[in-house]
Amino acid sequence: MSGTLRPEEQTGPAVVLDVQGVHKRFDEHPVLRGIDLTVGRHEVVVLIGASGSGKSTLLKTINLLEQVDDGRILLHGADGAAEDITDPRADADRVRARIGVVFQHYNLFPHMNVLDNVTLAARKVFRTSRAEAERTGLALLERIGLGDKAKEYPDRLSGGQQQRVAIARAIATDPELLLLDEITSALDPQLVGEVLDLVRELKAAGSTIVMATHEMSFARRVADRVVYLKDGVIIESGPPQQIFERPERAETAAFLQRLRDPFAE
Ligand SMILES: Nc1ncnc2c1ncn2[C@@H]1O[C@H](COP(=O)(O)OP(=O)(O)OP(=O)(O)O)[C@@H](O)[C@H]1O
Repeated sequence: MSGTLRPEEQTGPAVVLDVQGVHKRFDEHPVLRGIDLTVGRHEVVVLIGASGSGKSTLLKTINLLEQVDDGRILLHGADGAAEDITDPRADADRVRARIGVVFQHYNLFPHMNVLDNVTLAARKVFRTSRAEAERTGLALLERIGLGDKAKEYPDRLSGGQQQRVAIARAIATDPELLLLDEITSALDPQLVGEVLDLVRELKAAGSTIVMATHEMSFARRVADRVVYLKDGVIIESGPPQQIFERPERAETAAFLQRLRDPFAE
């Protein structure tokens, strides 16, 4: 688990994640309607779209928190082998160990100090010795500027610090893919920057990330590719310059215009 925040090797398969024709319904209400999305190694893909467009649900299907109704999701390992993680025979715990996830609410374990939160998965899932897990966990906390908080309990940290610890926890086991779901939306505006800076650092270090956000300025700065989702369909996908400056689809332009002027017709 030592490679966190270090640049990944530039070898390995070009594709990490391949979402193919995914459909998801809740109570007969279609929420994802044929999603195709390929994510390359070291790529940062940012999902944007109105509330209820299906961003979180898509991330949850990738993390197997929700089952797909149709379609499949392939995860490509560093050895090039592709696994259909939506196959009912797939081992969900093993799949989740390959994918780091951070949600809107930090979900740190309140009864554990920061270092124990960060090292838990390494110790329990990967059976790393406590000494080694703590060495790596401390180095990671130092790296994100929270080394002095290792023995603190989460409720003694600011929201921004807690969210940075949640990110440290998610990357502590060197996941092949990182899913970030609205990780700044519960934060006071002045705390957003420190979390976004950390995501930029992860990107610079070569992480592969799929994130959902309402922060358009951040999507613009961090994304390799922005994906605009509307009513469970990908309307347009492209580099930030395309999406934000010259969208090809009228629906994308209308969505962005409404964000700029919520009272526009
Ligand atoms: N467990 C569930 N049961 C029933 N409906 C659900 C469930 N989870 C999500 N939905 C519905 O699916 C739709 C998409 O929700 P989702 O959370 O994926 O959207 P979102 O784009 O992430 O929205 P937001 O930006 O507000 O987080 C919504 O209409 C929501 O009410």
